[in-house]
Amino acid sequence: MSDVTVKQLADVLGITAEKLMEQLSSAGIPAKSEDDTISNESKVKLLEFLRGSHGKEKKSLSPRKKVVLKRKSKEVLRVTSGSGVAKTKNINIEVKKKKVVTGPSQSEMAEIEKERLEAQKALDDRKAQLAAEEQAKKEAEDRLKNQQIEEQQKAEEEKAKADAEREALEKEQKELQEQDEAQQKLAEEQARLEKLKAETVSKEEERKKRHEDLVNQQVQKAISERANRKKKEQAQPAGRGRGKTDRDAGKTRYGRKQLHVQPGQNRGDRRRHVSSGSSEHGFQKPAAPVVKTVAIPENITVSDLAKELSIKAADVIKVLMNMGMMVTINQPLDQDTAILVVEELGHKAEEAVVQTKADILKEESQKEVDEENAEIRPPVVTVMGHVDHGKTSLLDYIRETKVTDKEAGGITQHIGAYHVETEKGVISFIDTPGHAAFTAMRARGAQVTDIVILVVAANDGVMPQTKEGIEHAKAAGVPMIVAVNKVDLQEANVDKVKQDLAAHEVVPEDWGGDVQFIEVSALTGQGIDNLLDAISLQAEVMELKAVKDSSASGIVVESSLDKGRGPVATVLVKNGTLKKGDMILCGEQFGRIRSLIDENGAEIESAGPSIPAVVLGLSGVPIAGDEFLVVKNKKHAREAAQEHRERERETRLKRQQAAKLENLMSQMGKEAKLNVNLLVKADVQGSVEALRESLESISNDEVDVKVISAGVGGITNADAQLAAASSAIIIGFNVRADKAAREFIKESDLDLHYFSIIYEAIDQVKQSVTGILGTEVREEIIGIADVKDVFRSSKFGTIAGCLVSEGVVKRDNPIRVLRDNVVIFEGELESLRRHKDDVNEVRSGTECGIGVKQYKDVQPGDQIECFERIEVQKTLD
Ligand SMILES: Nc1nc2c(ncn2[C@@H]2O[C@H](COP(=O)(O)OP(=O)(O)OP(=O)(O)O)[C@@H](O)[C@H]2O)c(=O)[nH]1
Repeated sequence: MSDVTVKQLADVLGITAEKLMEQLSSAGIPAKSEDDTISNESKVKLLEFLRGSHGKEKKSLSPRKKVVLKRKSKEVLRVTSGSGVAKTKNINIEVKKKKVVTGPSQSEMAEIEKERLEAQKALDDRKAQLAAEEQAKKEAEDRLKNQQIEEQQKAEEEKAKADAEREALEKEQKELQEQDEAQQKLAEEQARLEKLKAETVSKEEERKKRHEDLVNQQVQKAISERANRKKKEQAQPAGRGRGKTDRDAGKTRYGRKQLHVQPGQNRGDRRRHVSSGSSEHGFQKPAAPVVKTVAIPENITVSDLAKELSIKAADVIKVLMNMGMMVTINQPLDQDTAILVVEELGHKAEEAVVQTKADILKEESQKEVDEENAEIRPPVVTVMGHVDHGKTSLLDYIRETKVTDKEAGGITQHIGAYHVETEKGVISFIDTPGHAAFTAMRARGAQVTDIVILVVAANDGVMPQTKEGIEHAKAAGVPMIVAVNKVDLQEANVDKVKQDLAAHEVVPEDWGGDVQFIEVSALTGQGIDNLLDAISLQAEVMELKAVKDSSASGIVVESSLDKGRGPVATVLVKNGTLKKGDMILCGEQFGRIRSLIDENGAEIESAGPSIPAVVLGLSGVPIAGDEFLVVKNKKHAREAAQEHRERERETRLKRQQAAKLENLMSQMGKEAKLNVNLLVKADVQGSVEALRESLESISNDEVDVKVISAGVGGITNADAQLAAASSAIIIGFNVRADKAAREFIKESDLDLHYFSIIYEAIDQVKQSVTGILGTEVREEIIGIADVKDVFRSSKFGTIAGCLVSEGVVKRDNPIRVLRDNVVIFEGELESLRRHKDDVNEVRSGTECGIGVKQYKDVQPGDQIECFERIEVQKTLD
């Protein structure tokens, strides 16, 4: 066994090092510190001592096993002899020393060995323990290290995140700054435009005044000329026949006055002197080209169009050729092309209102209606509001408690509408709450609702769909009544609802507004009667009337295909009385009413104005929002239904196209003022307001830009539906359309634009609107030639010998012939010559010969004005 330190031995023995040192010193083994080494002998000695001290039999360790140690030493002893002669002798002495050492006995040795082995084992265990501790320590260190690394990484990531956030914030601030700058730029631009506008207005006024002065001068001149002429006529000898006098005065044999031609100078009188030198002529008014207004049907042939315009078909063909179209005289032109041709020829075109077969039938049935007999009819009410605010509960409560005529045990049916009878009169409710049904009908041009009930939960206040409801009602121009619902709840806060709604321009009557706010609970029924009273009151104010005793017309509210009953349609009668057995035309469908059913499932014989009823017997399922009409003749109904089917498809496409920003251009000219509806959604309220203000300020005399709805958040399906119903363009500012909205937009082919910079959004709308304004043609006089003499030649016809007094006269430009500053002819040049050469232009101060196309009556003293037509883009200022 190797030597161990005091500490190690103490650990093996399981005692403290101090205790062991005490024992060692008691055993006489020197040990000063824990690190002193203890030899094997010392351990044995300690063992013996301990045994002794613990009263065990002292086993002597010596002599136990005798070990004899012998050491031999040799010495030489020198001895001197005594006989006269010295004689020395060396004697070798060998000294043998013997030492006996005793060792432990066999058993003791075995015991010692055993103890040694135990100690060794304990030591090994201790070593293993130490190694394990060391390993654990190492692992702990590793863990700590990893933890530190992780923390460091985390800190770095957080730093990177913070950096990114800071950058994003900076970017946002920069964008905001840019927006501010853009707004400022816009404001400056608007101020500049305002200034320009003011200047233009004053210039225009000045121009008008000048023009008026000129006209006055001309009128004065004409008056004095007429007076002179009269004087002359009176001075002429009497005796001439009246007819002769008329002829001389330039009248035709039919008594009409020949335009712009002086007596004796019409073509028939060519024999007479050509250059009388007199400036007198027979017109009193400027002869401007006659502008006709022509109604263009969907299709028109070239020859018919020419007839409408009273011109030759060849002239129409020529215009079309200039437009790049080669057509024949009998070729039909579509409406748009025909309108272009008409405008190109300087006339005005209108789309002819096409009467459909259904229109004719409607007109016929309306002829029978005597408006004088109109009676008060019940109001039709639609309920709108945010999700879970209690629309369905309200409708259910009213239906379950108020629907009368319920047969015993009868079950009210959901047929899309129902009516209730109150003390103040009947009210009809559209039983499909929400915006979808409302907008679907509006999109089809059917306005069935008279009053909108806006349900707002008193514990929740104004929510996104509440705002939508307001917008829908406003866009449709339908009055609203606010039902503040859930007032039974403790947390109900009616004032907050009022405040919120007032902020959206829905101001309660008790706050000086015009909207009735009724507190209700669809759960307990509290206030429901008040609500019904409010509806009746509103209806009374609106004076809703209809003629009861006439054939019925109305709207389809809901429709479906029933396995057993076939097509089922819930209709709401608007006018007249619908009867069982009536033949009705309903959009693309028609049929005789086989059965008429009310909301209680009971068969009825008839339904009057504002009363809903289920109709069975139609040829197919009509669309909600379709108008229905009672017709007398089945054949007519079938034909009208067929025509409707074809037209419906076209109309749908047209309406979708019309709402596109790029297509707005084509709407121009068809309406007195173009309406551009926009639906704006943005990421923050600030942008919403900025966009709304800036976009609406684009409006001018010709274009009305209206933001029909604006709000914060993504573009929803409801937004898209509202846009479709109002033909609005959707503007998304830093927001996107959700999936349902995207699908609807795609399906309905709506116009959607995304922007992230306000200025760009404004700019694009502005550009489109400016584009819509189109161009205007301005005329510029480029030269004036004074007619000095007139020659007639068989080869060249009538040639005016002229001196160009101003500018330049060009061969290919249009001209006007002026006599005493009055236009007497507008046309083209036939020829322009200098001496004997044909030339393209003649400048001021130069003489030339001018032949005017199709006009032979040019006279000396006339002026030939050469002008240019320039197309100028109209701008918003
Ligand atoms: N306390 C209380 N709860 C009501 C009242 N009206 C409706 N509720 C509850 O409000 C929840 C929503 O009501 P609905 O009628 O389904 O609301 P909604 O507006 O039709 O909801 P959607 O159909 O999802 O648009 C239901 O749990 C009703 O029981 C009311 O006046 N008072």
